[in-house]
Amino acid sequence: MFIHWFNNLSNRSLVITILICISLIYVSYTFNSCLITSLGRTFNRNPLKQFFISTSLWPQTSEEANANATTAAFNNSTTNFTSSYNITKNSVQQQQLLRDEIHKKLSPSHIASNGSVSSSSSSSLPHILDGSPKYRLLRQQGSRPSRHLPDTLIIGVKKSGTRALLEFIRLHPDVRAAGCEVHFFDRHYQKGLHWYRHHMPYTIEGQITMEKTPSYFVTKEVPQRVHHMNANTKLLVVVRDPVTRAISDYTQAASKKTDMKRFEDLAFVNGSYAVVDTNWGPVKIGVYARYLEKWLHYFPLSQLLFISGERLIMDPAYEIGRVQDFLGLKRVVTEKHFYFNATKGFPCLFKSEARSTPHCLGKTKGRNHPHIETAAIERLRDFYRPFNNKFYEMTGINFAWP
Ligand SMILES: Nc1ncnc2c1ncn2[C@@H]1O[C@H](COP(=O)(O)OS(=O)(=O)O)[C@@H](OP(=O)(O)O)[C@H]1O
Repeated sequence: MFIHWFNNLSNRSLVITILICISLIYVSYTFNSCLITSLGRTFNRNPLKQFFISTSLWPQTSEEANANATTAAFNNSTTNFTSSYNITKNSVQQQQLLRDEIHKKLSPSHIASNGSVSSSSSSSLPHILDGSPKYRLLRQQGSRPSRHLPDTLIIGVKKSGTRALLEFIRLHPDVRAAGCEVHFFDRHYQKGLHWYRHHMPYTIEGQITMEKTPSYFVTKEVPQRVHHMNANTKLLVVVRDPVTRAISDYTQAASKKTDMKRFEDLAFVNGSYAVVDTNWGPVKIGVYARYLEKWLHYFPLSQLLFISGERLIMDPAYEIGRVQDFLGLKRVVTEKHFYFNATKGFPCLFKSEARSTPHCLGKTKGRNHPHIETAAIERLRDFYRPFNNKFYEMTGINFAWP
């Protein structure tokens, strides 16, 4: 009797374990690198949470309360706006109007001159931009938002300002981007384009789909794969002085590992500054000309736009202006969207898709770098100089790195 019960129990445990494993495999296949973000979003859209919120049983932060109130207001205004709209007009016009409406929500005109955001502009933008409410009426009229493979990729370069570029350009109402790095062309290529498309955001006609994965620039198979997906893909490349970039790369790695060797010990062979270790990732990635050659086998230079990482910090509006021109977009994102945060030492946003209050990029962007010996820096500068010159020649841009 006991043995029978025990066998049943262990069979049940086995079945449960198998079920958990299958679920985990499914979840990791579906979400992979976007797992955390997706789970967060799923939780936020959880009907149970919505139920608790609507019945005031869920403890809301004041920000959430504000956001929900404004979402409701926005949904109402969208309803009014759309219902008063002549539905016999074609759907392209309707979509343009909807985009204009979203743009109004994101435009900094709601920002007071002291930089504070008026309560009427406080909105749950991710909810508006991602969820079904925004699209409900369009859908009723037979115009369905759908996921598309990206038209534009931010392919790199790692630690050059790729996150800043993505967050800045996605302020544009005609740009929709995957929130996290999808790594399709380097890590998940075998999963196929259907899998990739599933990781893209919903768009309506006229919106650009964008994705950023900085490792694409240096992964040798990627240019051909992107070309195979779509030979017209537009490519954005943020570049930064390769020496500072290497230090930034090292700083990130050191922040995850307690017993990391000094930068100087890793960047050179045999402890002297005579020979640069070109096999060390942070050094190798900075030889931009070498990687660019591979991309130019598949794409004409006119399909690539190079953005200066340094200028993106000093004058973000200028660089974003260039990006909007390159993508054929109206210049909607301007200096009015940015303010300089002296404590952080970087440009920050008055509001964005994710947050309606002034904010900077996260703590992992704009870290303090460790002190590196001047002789090591000088040696690296000498090492990179010919490669930088080649890169200037290839791109037709002098980035003036020291
Ligand atoms: N506005 C703003 N705020 C904060 N940080 C900014 C900004 N603009 C550019 N940067 C620079 O971006 C560097 C990180 O680059 P990436 O976003 O490409 O890094 S990553 O490859 O995605 O990990 C990051 O590098 P570190 O300073 O070394 O942290 C910044 O110098």
